[in-house]
Amino acid sequence: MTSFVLASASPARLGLLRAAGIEPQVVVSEVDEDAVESLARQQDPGLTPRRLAQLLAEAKGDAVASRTTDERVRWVLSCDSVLEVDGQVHGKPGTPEVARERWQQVRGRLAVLHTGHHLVDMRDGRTAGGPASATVRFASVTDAEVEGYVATGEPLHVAGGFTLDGLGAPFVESIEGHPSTVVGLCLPLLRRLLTDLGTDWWSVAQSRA
Ligand SMILES: Nc1nc2c(ncn2[C@@H]2O[C@H](COP(=O)(O)OP(=O)(O)OP(=O)(O)O)[C@@H](O)[C@H]2O)c(=O)[nH]1
Repeated sequence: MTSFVLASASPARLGLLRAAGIEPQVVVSEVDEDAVESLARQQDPGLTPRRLAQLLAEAKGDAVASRTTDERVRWVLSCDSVLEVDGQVHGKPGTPEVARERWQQVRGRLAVLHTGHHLVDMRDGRTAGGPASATVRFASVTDAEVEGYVATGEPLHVAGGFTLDGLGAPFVESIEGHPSTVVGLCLPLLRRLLTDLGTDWWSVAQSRA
C-alpha cells in the first residue's frame, strides 16, 4: 500500500489534499524556518521571496523524509508560502500590530503569493519540486475593516496575513493564478510533479493513508 505524507502543520494544505482525493498522514517537520532563512541569506544576499519559499519547502520535506522509516510511505510532500510585497517577504504576521501594518501596506495593491513545493519519492529518493506563484489584488479596505479582520485573529497565523478561503476572502478582489497556490499547495503543480516522477494522479489520489 503506498501512502502519502504531508510534511506540514497547515490545516489548509490538509484540506486541499483531502478535497482532491488524497488522505495523507501529517508529519510536521519542526524545521526552524528562521534559521534556514538566515543561512540562505548569508549564502545568497539577493535571495528572492520565491526562492526562499522553495528552500523552506525543501528543508521541511527533507527533514521529514530523512526520518521516515515506514516502508509503506511512498510520497513525502512539503510546502512553504510567503507573500512578496515590494520585493520584501511577508510571512505570518504573528502579532496584531504586524498584521495591521501589513494590511495598511497592501490594501488596494497587488502582491505575489509564492508557494514552494518539494516531493520526495521514498522508493528511490528521487525528488521533484518548484515554486508556484499567484498575483493577489487586495481590496481598498477601510481602517475599520482592517481592525475587524485583525480582531478575528485569523491574519496572524497565515502567510501574508490573509486567507482567500476564510474570513479574509472579502478583502481579496481577485487573483491571477491557481487558488490552491494561494491557500498553500498548488494542486496542478503537484499533479505535474507526480507525472515528472512517472506516477499517474489517480494512482495517488486513490491511495489511502
Ligand atoms: N486557509 C488559508 N491558509 C493560508 C492562505 N494563505 C496562506 N495560508 C497558510 O499560511 C501558512 C503559511 O505558513 P507556512 O510556514 O508555509 O506553513 P505552516 O502553516 O507554518 O506549516 P508548515 O508547513 O508545517 O510550516 C500555511 O498554513 C498556509 O496554508 C489562504 O489563503 N488560506
